[in-house]
Amino acid sequence: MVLGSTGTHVGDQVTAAALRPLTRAEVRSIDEIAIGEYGMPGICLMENAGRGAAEQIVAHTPANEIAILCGGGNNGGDGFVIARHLELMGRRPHVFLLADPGKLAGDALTNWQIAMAGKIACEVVDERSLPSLQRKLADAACIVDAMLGTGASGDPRGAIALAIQAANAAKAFRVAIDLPSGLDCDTGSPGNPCFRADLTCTFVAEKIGFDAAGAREFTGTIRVVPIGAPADLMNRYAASESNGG
Ligand SMILES: NC(=O)C1=CN([C@@H]2O[C@H](COP(=O)(O)OP(=O)(O)OC[C@H]3O[C@@H](n4cnc5c(N)ncnc54)[C@H](O)[C@@H]3O)[C@@H](O)[C@H]2O)[C@@H](O)CC1
Ligand SMILES: [K+]
Repeated sequence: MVLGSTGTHVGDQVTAAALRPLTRAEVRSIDEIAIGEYGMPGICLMENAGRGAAEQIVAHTPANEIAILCGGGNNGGDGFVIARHLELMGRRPHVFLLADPGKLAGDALTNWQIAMAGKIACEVVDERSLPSLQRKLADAACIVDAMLGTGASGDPRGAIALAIQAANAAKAFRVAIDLPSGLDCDTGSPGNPCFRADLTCTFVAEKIGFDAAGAREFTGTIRVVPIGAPADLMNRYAASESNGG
């Protein structure tokens, strides 16, 4: 049964297009079930997520130079995949890692290592290089927020908070990956600070908080990007009511 469709979906997964907005817990459990029950390697999900988001970025902006702000979790891992695909699509991505590369793990670490081996322009931002990042973002044509996704808690902290402020002050076309960093995806409440996107490429389904009053000021246009989870799994959610998070 189709419970909700905004007409903003992409991809050829019929059931993904029919999915109602999901809570943070639901969308995270789809990732976990795809990996645990269906045997999909998490890195396949990340590859689909990153490539789909790169396709959306290219469809929405002609910008050539694209700054990709990456955090230390899997949202950052998506950012490394996006950079690789943007380069293949003829754009010039530049990754700024706002975390200690020594603390990357799992699929994010693998994709960071692939980016390094592939000589994608990447730099690690620390306190000393933050002013230089702020200057570079002021000149960027497109800024991608792959800092915080569904694993974030509380207001953005440290270098990520400063990068969000610098990105919001820039004239660039801004793209959020999965959700704008700082936005609570269940309530739609913006944290302090909160990335202000022109486009949000969100994975699997819209997040329930995107419908809250004022949330669209931070998400901008929303595009749902499938991550390749089996239709059988998606159907279980399409036919169920929200579990309330
Ligand atoms: N296999 C999967 O589970 C998939 C996950 N995907 C991506 O992974 C994301 C979730 O990844 P994670 O669970 O690793 O979590 P996130 O990457 O959303 O956040 C965790 C990272 O942020 C830091 N952090 C948390 N709260 C913070 C705050 N308030 N200020 C500053 N830093 C903070 C943590 O120390 C950690 O480094 C999704 O939103 C999606 O983008 C996609 O790649 C699709 C597949
Ligand atoms: K994000």
